[in-house]
Amino acid sequence: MPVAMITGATSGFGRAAAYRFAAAGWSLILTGRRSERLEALEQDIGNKVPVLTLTLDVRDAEAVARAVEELPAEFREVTCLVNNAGLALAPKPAQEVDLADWHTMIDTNITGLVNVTHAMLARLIATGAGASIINIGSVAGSWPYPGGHVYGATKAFVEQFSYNLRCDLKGTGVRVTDIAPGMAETEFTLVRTKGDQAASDALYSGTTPLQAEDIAEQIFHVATLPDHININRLEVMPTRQTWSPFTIDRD
Ligand SMILES: NC(=O)C1=CN([C@@H]2O[C@H](COP(=O)(O)OP(=O)(O)OC[C@H]3O[C@@H](n4cnc5c(N)ncnc54)[C@H](OP(=O)(O)O)[C@@H]3O)[C@@H](O)[C@H]2O)C=CC1
Ligand SMILES: O=CCS(=O)(=O)O
Repeated sequence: MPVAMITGATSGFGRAAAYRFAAAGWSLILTGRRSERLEALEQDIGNKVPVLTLTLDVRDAEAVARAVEELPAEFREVTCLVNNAGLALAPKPAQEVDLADWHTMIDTNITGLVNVTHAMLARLIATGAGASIINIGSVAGSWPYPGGHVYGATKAFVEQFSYNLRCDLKGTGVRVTDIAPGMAETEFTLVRTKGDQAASDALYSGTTPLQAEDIAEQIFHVATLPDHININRLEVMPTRQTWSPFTIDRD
């Protein structure tokens, strides 16, 4: 059975993707920082498909490289890498943000994604035709909005890095896709607001956001397309989310 490696599998899209791939019989390498959640996942899915859990902070390049180097034989031939671990912080104007929050987003969404990709490239190229790297970007990478500052910029990086990877991977059979979701109800806003459950609930109330399973289905779809198809970018919004007009500062 093919192997998928999913970063940020302890919550949201990553967790839902783990269940989606498991339902199709894939072996799974599941990573995240919260070991207790990884253990719970292993208990739940591990009796259905082979599961390897790795407590890993994607920002730690050495730990990431070591974990990939030490993958057990049965998990070494990876067919799909889902670079999903990420976060937004500081939903307020740029001029009010703590610099540490910008650094955390850059370190996680850019450096972390690059760390995992670099460590996994040789493994994916060894798998060859049918392998894929699925990077989770965001609509925030293409569409500016107040309070998006560094978060949106990190997701613009994800988009361009995905395209550039495709150029270099030509001829290897390895596909690269940037999946760019819009508003989805996960722990994302709880993290973004540093634990403000009321703010998170308010954002998702009275509308119909995407659910983690909706994006998991897209991830699985992209990963299981025939070998000769590469979706470059897939932007997915809830039907009830669209864009705002330009705003004008007036006297
Ligand atoms: N929800 C949304 O509206 C949207 C989200 N996205 C993107 O989707 C991805 C998943 O987010 P979502 O599922 O919504 O949010 P969640 O907060 O529910 O999940 C985020 C996951 O990322 C992991 N993670 C965060 N930081 C690190 C780190 N340093 N090292 C390893 N793992 C880490 C978390 O695991 P742990 O804390 O255990 O380490 C968790 O499993 C992110 O990249 C996000 O930017 C994109 C568009 C829309
Ligand atoms: O990436 C997350 C979606 S949004 O909050 O930027 O719309």
